[in-house]
Amino acid sequence: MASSSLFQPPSFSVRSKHKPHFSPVTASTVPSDSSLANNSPPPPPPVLKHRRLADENIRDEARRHSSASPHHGFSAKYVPFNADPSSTAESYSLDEIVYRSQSGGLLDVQHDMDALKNYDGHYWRTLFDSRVGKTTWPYGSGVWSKKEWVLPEIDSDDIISAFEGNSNLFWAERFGKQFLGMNDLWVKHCGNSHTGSFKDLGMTVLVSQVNRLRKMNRPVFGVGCASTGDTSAALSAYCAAAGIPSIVFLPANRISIAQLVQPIANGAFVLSLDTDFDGCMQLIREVTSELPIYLANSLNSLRLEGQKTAAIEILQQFDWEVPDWVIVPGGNLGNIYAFYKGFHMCKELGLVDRIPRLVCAQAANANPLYLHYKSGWTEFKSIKANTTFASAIQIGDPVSIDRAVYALKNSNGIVEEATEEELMDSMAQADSTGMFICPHTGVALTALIKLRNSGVIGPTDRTVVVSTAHGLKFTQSKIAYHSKEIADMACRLANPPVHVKADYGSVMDVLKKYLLSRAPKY
Ligand SMILES: Cc1ncc(COP(=O)(O)O)c(C=O)c1O
Ligand SMILES: N[C@@H](CCOP(=O)(O)O)C(=O)O
Repeated sequence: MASSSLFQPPSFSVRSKHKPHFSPVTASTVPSDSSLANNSPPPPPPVLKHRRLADENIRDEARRHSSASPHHGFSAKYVPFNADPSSTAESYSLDEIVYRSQSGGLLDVQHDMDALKNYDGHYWRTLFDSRVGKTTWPYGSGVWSKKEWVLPEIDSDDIISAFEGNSNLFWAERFGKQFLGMNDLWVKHCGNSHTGSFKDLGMTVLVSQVNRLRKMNRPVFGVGCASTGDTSAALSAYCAAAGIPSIVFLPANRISIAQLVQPIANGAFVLSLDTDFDGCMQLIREVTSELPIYLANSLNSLRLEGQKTAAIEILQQFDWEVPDWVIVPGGNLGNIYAFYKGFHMCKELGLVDRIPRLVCAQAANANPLYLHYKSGWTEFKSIKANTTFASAIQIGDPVSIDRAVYALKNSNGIVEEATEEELMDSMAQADSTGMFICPHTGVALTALIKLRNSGVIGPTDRTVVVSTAHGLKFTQSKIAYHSKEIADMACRLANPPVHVKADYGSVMDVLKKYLLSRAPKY
């Protein structure tokens, strides 16, 4: 990527250490076997006020509560994805190391829905709401606050969490009003997270399960992934927190510097490979079938159990009202299915009465799903993905293609695409209204703009754009844009710094000119 002499080189700052404070909501809010037995919905969970013992940490405290409360009876297992339940007996414990079904297809985590249905929608809404904003282990996490729907059987003691999730839902007031004539537009900032992307949501689940497997003496020496930069950042951080070796395969010179430094800093074993993401993915699949390395990409359906909580969180943030549209940028295509699954579970378990329409947005330079959609879902063809500023979705052979098609067909969904100029302009436009988004969110915003301009999305439709990574990971592309250094791109919203002589007269001259051009029109 180009850099500019107009801009100062980046500098590093150190964040102060977060000190947790300890407060209510305990493991006793988890349903118990006795309340299941009489099959009547339990009363809303109590929010207990208590103090943690002076010599206890939050894990100890959770341990004390869990040994006092009986097992709740919820469970989950792997089953072949989208298989007819009556025609297959194939299933695997989550404690097995398996990524594919016997026929080579994808797997899915299937929850015991009958057990979950012993509790009504009101119960689940109240339980989830009672856990937000607390530091009780592990429910202070936006993912583990939904533990019964994620990994119900894991011991809280095995969980590796950075209290991820609970990301802000930003009301895009000015962007919506000024550019789209919309008043109910929201951006779910999943990139405001521990490692700066939505991958944390899935990785806390995967690494927690690995932690459990290692305690059970299963042969997992390390955890590996192929990555365009965000999966590797999340994997290396969670593994480092757990003391588990991580191995990452990165396509050389195809990810941002900020993303490259994350696994390096977290102590991962980083292989920079002269291939693209699809080549790295192929290699990690081969390697993990030979060596005791657990596969951390979203081919592993455990990841999606964490990622689906972002959908549940959106409903929760709207006080359990369902938005009309949710727009998600797509690459390897696990996340669009995770959103579908989260929304669908909420409907099936009575928390809401419908699901939103989903839109998957792709870069035109890496658009195999878009082409498939445009062909009327006829035979899928993988492609060679071209370079895109949305580098984390430069993927031509997505592993979760079947999951994505399923999610879109079952949500009356749409697929859109964005050219390089469109995605960069959308990103700059959003930034000019106070956001600082990544190019992938620029892809999603372009989809919104197109669907709004064609009238598919109406002015009062409640719409959520999922922002998948923090803009600070992609400063190189923003600098290139604002320096107008991108070949064949007008960069029409560029806002480069003005170099001025350091004297009073020169500074006054440029300021007066600027202020006149910005004078309010009363
Ligand atoms: C920032 C960012 N946005 C979007 C995506 C797409 O997610 P998925 O691969 O689940 O489609 C990825 C990764 O692929 C990503 O890193
Ligand atoms: N954008 C991803 C690509 C891999 O996706 P995954 O969800 O299958 O791990 C990345 O950041 O590596």
